[in-house]
Amino acid sequence: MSTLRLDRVVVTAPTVEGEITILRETSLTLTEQRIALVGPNGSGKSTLARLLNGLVSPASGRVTLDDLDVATDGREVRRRVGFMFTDPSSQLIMPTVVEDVMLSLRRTHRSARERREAAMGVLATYGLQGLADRSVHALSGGQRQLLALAGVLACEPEVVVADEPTTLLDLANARRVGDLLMSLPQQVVVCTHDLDLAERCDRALWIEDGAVRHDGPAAATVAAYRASVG
Ligand SMILES: Nc1ncnc2c1ncn2[C@@H]1O[C@H](COP(=O)(O)OP(=O)(O)OP(=O)(O)O)[C@@H](O)[C@H]1O
Repeated sequence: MSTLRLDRVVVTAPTVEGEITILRETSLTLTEQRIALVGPNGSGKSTLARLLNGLVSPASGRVTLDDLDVATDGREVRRRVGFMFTDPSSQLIMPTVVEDVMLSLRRTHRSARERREAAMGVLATYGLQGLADRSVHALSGGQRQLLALAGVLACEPEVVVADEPTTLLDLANARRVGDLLMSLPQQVVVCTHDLDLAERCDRALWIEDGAVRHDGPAAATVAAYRASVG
């Protein structure tokens, strides 16, 4: 597994009332295969997740992936760390399903024919081949989320960061996407309000008020978080 490290990272944001701190000074070393970030709305989970591939930059401190610094090696880090957004519409760009996966493969497969073949292979892997020529707008929420994940996985990242990947899905599709994430050979960091999904991880961090409040084996962190909610 890769080593994701936050070294005394602080994140701030400008607001009309002045600068606010959205992640207090945090140091972490993440080496486990499956890591969950749990905590209430607005606690800082997405901010922490976004730091991992440079979608958010720290005001101070350093974020690294193995020997790469996210601030200076952003391009390489983004190649290795795939990011899946809560709302798949924000990452599905092309008109049809297969074209969307082909877009993900533009850097690794030069010819259109190779790209199409590889994209069909990716779709088959995730049981989406029957939808290849369907408009991305005609997919169900679950199909769209799976397609977004397939697009991320097509680039063969070492790490997948998923920000509330099951929030918009019904029970069956949430389970399908959750099962897929938990079966990936990659390292997975997932922000989630789905505590059953969090419990399936190796480690969980409970984030509250811009800080890590509890960090440990997923079962222990989730139990502590559940107890706090009552
Ligand atoms: N660019 C920004 N400018 C101002 N405030 C921000 C910015 N980004 C995040 N915040 C604030 O920082 C806090 C943490 O946001 P973040 O999205 O990380 O929380 P979260 O734990 O992922 O929440 P949720 O569970 O609702 O998705 C929130 O109060 C949010 O409003």
